[in-house]
Amino acid sequence: KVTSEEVAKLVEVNVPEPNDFHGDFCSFKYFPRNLAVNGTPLAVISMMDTLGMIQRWRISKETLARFTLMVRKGYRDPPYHNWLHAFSVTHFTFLLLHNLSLTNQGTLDDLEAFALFVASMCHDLDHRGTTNSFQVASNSVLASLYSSEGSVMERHHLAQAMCILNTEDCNILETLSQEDYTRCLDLLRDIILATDLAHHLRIVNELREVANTGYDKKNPRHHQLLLCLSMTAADLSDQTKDWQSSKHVAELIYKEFFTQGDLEKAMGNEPVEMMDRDKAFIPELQLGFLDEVAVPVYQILAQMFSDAKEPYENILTSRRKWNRLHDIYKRRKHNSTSSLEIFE
Ligand SMILES: COc1ccc(Cl)c(-c2nnc3c(C)nc4ccc(C(=O)NCC(C)C)cc4n23)c1
Ligand SMILES: [Mg+2]
Ligand SMILES: [Zn+2]
Repeated sequence: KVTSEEVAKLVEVNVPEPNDFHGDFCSFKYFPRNLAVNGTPLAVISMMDTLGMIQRWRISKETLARFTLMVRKGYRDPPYHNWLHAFSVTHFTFLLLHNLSLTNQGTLDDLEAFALFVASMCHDLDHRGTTNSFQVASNSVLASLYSSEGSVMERHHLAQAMCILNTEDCNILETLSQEDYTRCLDLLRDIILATDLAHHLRIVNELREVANTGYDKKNPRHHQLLLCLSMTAADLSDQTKDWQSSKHVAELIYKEFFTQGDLEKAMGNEPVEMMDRDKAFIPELQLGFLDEVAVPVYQILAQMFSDAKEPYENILTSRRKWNRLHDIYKRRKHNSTSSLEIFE
């Protein structure tokens, strides 16, 4: 599925410095969706090189090139859950590892950081733009495979990642010792399954506890919790960028939600309000998601790491802007035609 020409092009060119892509590439303010999509495979390789992962795990450049191209090809093209989302999540993971120096202080060990980066690339592989509950409601093949264990989509994303690692010349873990290899697969599993928001909501109180008592590098459970928190922070990171960028991404998300709602109506099912283009009041839904899910993630992160203050401050600014939109469009008093009008 990946041609040898594509691989050769990626292997031949020198690995650029992150700043060669953009002066702000290593800053929390950088919006990675602005990078041209054909530059993203090389940017992934540049980030891994900067994090020292290519040397540390003796990854062959050809294998890394083929793996990266296979992962990109493994994404479909729904409005939001596509390769650009995976790339932007991977970029935020790079920022956390690079700017908070999580590995050279022993906060995370090298293998955990490596697994976090690879999981970021793979965490939404083959997403169809529909939710776990939609899989069950529509009796999809994925539901029949995984609904008894829960986290249906996340189990599929993990299975797709394993498929790519088991493909000829794509296994970037092949140079790892048996022990590291086994542990890396376990980490990939835990981290990708942790991207189910339902999982995050189950551990958020434990996360607050660690933030209050202080992170203990000697405590393996703290390492596990930090990997989950970092993954969720990266998954939601579009909301920590400038207002126009964050608002644009919210528009993509609601386009995906409303398409699912339309599908559910066509199936004779009643969609939840968040997915019903005729009922959704987006500013109110966004304020709810920011207050109940997203803002606490970056508040906890900033409490644990003082260098993570910027994303927290940015999402608070975003929340204020959503509040203003809410007041302007109060319950669509302007009998607006579409709930997506707020994006105009
Ligand atoms: C980490 O996993 C995911 C999976 C799917 C999505 Cl779309 C997101 C995500 N990423 N950015 C957003 C924004 C800006 N708004 C959102 C509003 C609601 C929800 C949602 O799923 N509500 C259900 C309730 C059980 C929490 C998700 C939203 N979201 C994250
Ligand atoms: Mg996901
Ligand atoms: Zn995601």
